[in-house]
Amino acid sequence: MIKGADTVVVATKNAGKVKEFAHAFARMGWQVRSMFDYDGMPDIVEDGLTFADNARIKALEVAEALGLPALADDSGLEVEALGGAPGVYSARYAGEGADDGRNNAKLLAELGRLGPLPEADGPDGLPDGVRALSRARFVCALALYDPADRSFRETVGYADGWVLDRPLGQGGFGYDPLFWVPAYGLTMGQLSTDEKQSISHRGRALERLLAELSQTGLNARK
Ligand SMILES: O=P(O)(O)OP(=O)(O)OP(=O)(O)OC[C@H]1O[C@@H](n2cnc3c(O)ncnc32)[C@H](O)[C@@H]1O
Ligand SMILES: [Mg+2]
Repeated sequence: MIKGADTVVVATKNAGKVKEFAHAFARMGWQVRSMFDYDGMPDIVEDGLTFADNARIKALEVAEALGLPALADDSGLEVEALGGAPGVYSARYAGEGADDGRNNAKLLAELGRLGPLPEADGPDGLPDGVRALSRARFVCALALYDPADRSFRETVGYADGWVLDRPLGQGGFGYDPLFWVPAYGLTMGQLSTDEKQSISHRGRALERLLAELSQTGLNARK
């Protein structure tokens, strides 16, 4: 993030995100540290109304606790047939402390009530017997906060796809096995980390952030 620096602090406790950021920054020779690597991290209440609000909350609290710039990611799945749910509640869709399995089960239950889309309205190329339940998109808001000059840098990335009626693949995390990516004809759970990065909401938001930083450097905008 900073010229000459080789460590990026990511304000997250999600091991799946840490893996993806570590993979992305390794290309530049940068190491990633997360909230797992420090003692005394704040207990963050993500009570923002938008992904961007929550990303700013996480970046600010961790950066201030450490006295270092911190990058935060707030992300989630917006499902068309559910009016944009689970959205900012994606991590706790099935209740506070819910794991990926319970959140995925809840998503299938909610969409199951509506039934599958007519085949003609879904994406092409689904495996035999698999049906799409709704269009959906992943959203990722990134916020990088530098406590030295109290500046925020922010970007957003999106990935469009479909929710399927069953999980396929074991890769990634969260809702990945249920999320069909038309460009690959596979779910995000079936993609390698590199492939996911190339089309994911997180990969796109990060690409934008890095492009901006390479133009202006970290401290250019206040
Ligand atoms: O807040 P931190 O500590 O970063 O970790 P978190 O898991 O709570 O992260 P969020 O608050 O941003 O909630 C995002 C949820 O949205 C889902 N999600 C986000 N990005 C995803 C991805 O790339 N693939 C699958 N699911 C994703 C997943 O369920 C996450 O738990
Ligand atoms: Mg969270």
